[in-house]
Amino acid sequence: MPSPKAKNNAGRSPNRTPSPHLLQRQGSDPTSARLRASESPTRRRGSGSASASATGPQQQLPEEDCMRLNPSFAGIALRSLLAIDLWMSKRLGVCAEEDSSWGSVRPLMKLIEISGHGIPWIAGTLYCMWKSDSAAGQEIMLNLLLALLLDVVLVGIVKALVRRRRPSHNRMDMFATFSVDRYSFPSGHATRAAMGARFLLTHLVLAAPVRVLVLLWAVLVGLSRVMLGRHNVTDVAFGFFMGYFQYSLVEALWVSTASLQKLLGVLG
Ligand SMILES: CC(C)=CCC/C(C)=C/COP(=O)(O)O
Repeated sequence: MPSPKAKNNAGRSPNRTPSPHLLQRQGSDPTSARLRASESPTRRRGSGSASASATGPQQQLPEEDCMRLNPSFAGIALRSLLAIDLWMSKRLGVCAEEDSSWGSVRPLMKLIEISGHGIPWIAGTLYCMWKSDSAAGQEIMLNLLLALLLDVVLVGIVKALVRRRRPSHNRMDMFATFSVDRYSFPSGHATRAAMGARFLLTHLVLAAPVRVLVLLWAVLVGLSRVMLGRHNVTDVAFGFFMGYFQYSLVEALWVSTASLQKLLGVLG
C-alpha cells in the first residue's frame, strides 16, 4: 500500500514518474501510464473501478489529479487565443527584417516607432511647457508630462509582472530602452499612442482633418509594433486599452497650476 506522502506527491505533479503500483497496473511502459492518465475522467473512472476490483481500491488516482488533467473551458479558450495571437503576429510581422516580405517599408515603420517613443514625447512636452505663454497652456503641458511619466511607470510595472517575451522574430534594435523593455506585454508605444491621442483630442483645439490624422497616427503606431515584429497582437490591443484608461486616470488626478504652486510653496 502506498504511504500517504507518496499519494500526496502523486497528486502534486502531473509529470511525475508513475509509481511502481501504477506501472504494475498499467504495464511497465511509463508512456502508456502517462497516456492513460490523460484519458477522459469518465473513462478513467471506469477503468479505475475495473482495476480497483483487480488490485484493490487503494489504486485509484487522487481526485485533485483528475482535476489537474481536465483544463477548464477558460483555460482552453485562453490557450487557443494565445495560439491564434502568436500565429497572427508571426504572419503580420512582415517588416521584422530587411529581407522580410515588406522589408522595404521597415525604415518608415521605424520612423513611426520613434514618433511614439517616450523620449520625443517627453522632450516635446517640456519644450511646449517652456514656450507656452499662458497659465492654461502650461497646466495642460504639465499634466501631459505627468501622464507620460505615469505611463512609463505603469507599463514598466505590468511588463515586470507579466514577463512575456517579445516575439522570436523580433530584432532587438530599438532606440533607447529600459531593461524591462525586453518584455512585450503591454506595448508601451500603444499605451502612449492611445493616451496621448485622447489627451491631444481633448485638450487641443484641432481642425477635423488634424483630429483624423491624430487617430490615424495612433492606429499606425499600434500596427507598426506588430509589423516590425516587436509585439504580438494582444500586446498592442491591451496597450490601447490600458492607454485609454490611463487617460481617464490622468483626468481624475488632474493637477491645476494653482495646486502645483501651493505644493511648491509648501516644499519651498
Ligand atoms: C526611455 C523612455 C522615456 C521610454 C521608453 C520607451 C520604450 C522603449 C517603450 C517600449 O515600447 P514597446 O513596449 O512598445 O516596445
